[in-house]
Amino acid sequence: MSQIDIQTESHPQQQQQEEEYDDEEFSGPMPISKLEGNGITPGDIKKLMEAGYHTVESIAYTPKKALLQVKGISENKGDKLLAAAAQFVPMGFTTATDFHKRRSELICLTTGSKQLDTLLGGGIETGSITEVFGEFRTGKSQLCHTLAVTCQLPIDMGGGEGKCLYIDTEGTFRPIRLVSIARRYGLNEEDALDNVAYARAYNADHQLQLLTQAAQMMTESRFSLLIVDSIMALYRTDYSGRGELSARQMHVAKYMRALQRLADEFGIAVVITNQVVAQVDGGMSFNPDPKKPIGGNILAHASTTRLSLKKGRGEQRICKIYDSPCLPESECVFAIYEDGIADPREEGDD
Ligand SMILES: Nc1ncnc2c1ncn2[C@@H]1O[C@H](COP(=O)(O)OP(=O)(O)OP(=O)(O)O)[C@@H](O)[C@H]1O
Repeated sequence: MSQIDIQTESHPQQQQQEEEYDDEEFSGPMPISKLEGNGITPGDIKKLMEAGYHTVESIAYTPKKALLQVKGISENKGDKLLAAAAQFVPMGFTTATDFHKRRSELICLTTGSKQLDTLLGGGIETGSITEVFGEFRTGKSQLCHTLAVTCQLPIDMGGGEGKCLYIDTEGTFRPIRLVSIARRYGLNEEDALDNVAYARAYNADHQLQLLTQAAQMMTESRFSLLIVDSIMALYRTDYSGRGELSARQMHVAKYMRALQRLADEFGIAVVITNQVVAQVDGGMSFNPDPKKPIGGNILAHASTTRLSLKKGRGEQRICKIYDSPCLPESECVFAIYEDGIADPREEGDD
């Protein structure tokens, strides 16, 4: 697959808009230029784009306070922008039936393991944030590498028919791993690598800036997955000590909001990995699982689904649903192989 041009889910209004844009490379969210007119000038649109707003959805989902921080956007302009965006993006109530229908059409990305997909109710959900945490070598990065390839697959093979954007904060991305995973799925290796946009983040501010670039790239071609591996690593070094905790958490909250906005706006799956620390509980009671993910309540509430990974025998790993809006707290076993994440294979299996 060299060109990706298929959309996952779209709002009803958006579907109407698609006819007008069928000459474009792909039918994704509405370009912000649609808001021009009625007092909103091309200059305003340019300023908004420079600030990272590229779609009508991005305006509709942003609080007015944030829009007013864009240089040149006055209170009056902010109101006009929000009113114009609301004409295109459904922001009101819907019935549970409609919502259920939309959710049943949600695309899930395969993890490479059928058992893990089943545990997750189909795979990694698009339109939301999935956090994967665990100790070192539990397979967090390996899962990310597998998803970077499977997200490109056709929908009937468990893919999202989109590219992957990979933000690496620890320098652990290895493109060579993608080659063997692409081979497993019969994808052209060069195309599979070309379809992964990679950036190394060097500090927490840079990690946030990269999301502005990500928004721009997502308006230009179809992405189905954004990976941040790992989410808290740079915060741990950039904000050290108790005195900086509240500034750190404010930054994390802003970052998570930006991730959720991208998930909402572009219908992509967002996968973040996270580290764990020993849980301090006074040591009085028996605690079978003494490690907890870092990032505090801000990260906990912003992640829709939280998965805990643990080591098993040999290449086997255990994934447990730690928190989910609709999945029970169950677990399954998967394994890490040369060709990515898969169900555990018997010796002698292919
Ligand atoms: N080519 C490969 N074939 C099979 N298994 C591999 C291969 N490369 C890595 N692994 C396995 O993956 C494990 C490392 O997993 P991963 O890099 O995903 O860890 P992690 O959870 O991201 O840890 P960290 O926090 O240290 O980054 C290693 O223990 C190794 O067993």
